[in-house]
Amino acid sequence: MKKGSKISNAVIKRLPRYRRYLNELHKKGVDKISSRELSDLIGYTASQIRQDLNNFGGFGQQGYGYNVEALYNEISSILGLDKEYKMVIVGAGNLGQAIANHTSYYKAGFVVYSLFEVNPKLIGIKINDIDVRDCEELVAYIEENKVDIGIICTTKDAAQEVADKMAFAGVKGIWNFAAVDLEMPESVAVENVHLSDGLHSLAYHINRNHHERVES
Ligand SMILES: NC(=O)c1ccc[n+]([C@@H]2O[C@H](COP(=O)([O-])OP(=O)(O)OC[C@H]3O[C@@H](n4cnc5c(N)ncnc54)[C@H](O)[C@@H]3O)[C@@H](O)[C@H]2O)c1
Repeated sequence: MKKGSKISNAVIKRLPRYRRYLNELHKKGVDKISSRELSDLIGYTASQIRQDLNNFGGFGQQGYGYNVEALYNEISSILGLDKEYKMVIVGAGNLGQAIANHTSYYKAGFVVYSLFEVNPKLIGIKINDIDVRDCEELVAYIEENKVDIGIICTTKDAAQEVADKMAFAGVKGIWNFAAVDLEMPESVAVENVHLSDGLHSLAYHINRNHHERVES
């Protein structure tokens, strides 16, 4: 990628999908692929793919296509997936525990160092061998361990206060699962997750197919 150039957020959002498909192709021993072949696999148009991947320069060649491994490595590096990230989870209820138990993040370099709670019944237990600590210790723990990412799995009403503590202590990013719009300084990146968004667009597609069948 050219130094200093900024990639749009819409392109960034598509990069993990490109990376996933390129990884599968690499595992199957595929060395090169054209934008048309990628389009058949991924579902974006060939011109969209060419436009997106032009951001990274040098990987697509006329009549050759894309070098699968080089493009995979470049996208990984742009996404910052060639490093390790220290994470903490605040809120060790259903969701916090599910995330702590989900081991594939670890393989990808996202390591959960600790969970934090206010519920005395949960403080002191281990989830997937990771300690659940008292939330009172959150700020000191983040500072001491130079934690990069805070994951918010608390109830909605506690989320902003927890996010403020995380930001004060120096996290670079927050992965927020609570249904609240966090107010954060620009120095802290926030990614909100709403699982129901996927379900709602699924409902749309089910109904659209149904309407199309009825009309035809
Ligand atoms: N984004 C999504 O797609 C999605 C999906 C499911 C749940 N959620 C949300 O995620 C959150 C967690 O869901 P859940 O099912 O795990 O709930 P849960 O009630 O099982 O767990 C929440 C935990 O947060 C703890 N907590 C509350 N305030 C705290 C604080 N200040 N510091 C530390 N811990 C605190 C509680 O003691 C509890 O253990 C909720 O806000 C829920 O609405 C989001």
